[in-house]
Amino acid sequence: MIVPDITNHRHATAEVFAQAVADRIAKQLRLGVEDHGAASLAVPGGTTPGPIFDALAKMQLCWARVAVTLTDERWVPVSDRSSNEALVRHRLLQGPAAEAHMIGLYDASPKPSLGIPGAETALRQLSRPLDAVLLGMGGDGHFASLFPGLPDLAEGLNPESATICIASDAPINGQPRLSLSLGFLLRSRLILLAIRGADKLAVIERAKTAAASELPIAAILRQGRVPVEIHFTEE
Ligand SMILES: O=C1O[C@H](COP(=O)(O)O)[C@@H](O)[C@H](O)[C@H]1O
Repeated sequence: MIVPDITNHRHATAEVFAQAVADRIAKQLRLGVEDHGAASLAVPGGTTPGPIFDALAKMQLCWARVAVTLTDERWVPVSDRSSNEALVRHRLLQGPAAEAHMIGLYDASPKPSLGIPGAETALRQLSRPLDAVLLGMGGDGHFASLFPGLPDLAEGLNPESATICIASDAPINGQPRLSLSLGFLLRSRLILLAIRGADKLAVIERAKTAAASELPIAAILRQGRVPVEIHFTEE
């Protein structure tokens, strides 16, 4: 069995955590532009990434050669405060990073399953593999919008699947969702898992032995293809 390359990075404060993750992403993007002339990044929504985006947006790099997409989207208009794309546009695509190219997942389709063709067409603009994937994690072990109990969770967590997007037309945690699949996320050079709070660290520990159907993050910890950096702060 391939032992996954997982490194743990504990940070003393929320500020140090945000800066460290932003620095790591910036390093990866610079490498991508230097090596391939372009770089691509997938980022989450939720409550964790905002300060990371604030720090990353200030960094000097060739943002015009960087494409930013989402690991998942709540199926609401970008004008909605719960939109992940809105979070990225308001907190990351600012300052120097305003030059980056945003590839959103949401379109005007009435439900996410009907939005899959448009999202997959948009995602083809990305330079592949992704240079960096930033993931958050919910207290239930979900990442992106791959939640326990999701009808298509097995397909979404199948690393061999060619499926790119997984839709949940039924609301999960408040909204219908569109998520990138594990198979798509593993076509990347680095995964950064950014988690805050001791409760989430306990979920990571449980996920080392739990089934991915119970704690989807287990699928990230068990894959052996992409290096994973777990960045953690208690705050
Ligand atoms: O709903 C979502 O939740 C996860 C985790 O969010 P956090 O607030 O606990 O960091 C997030 O990664 C995902 O993108 C988002 O849609």
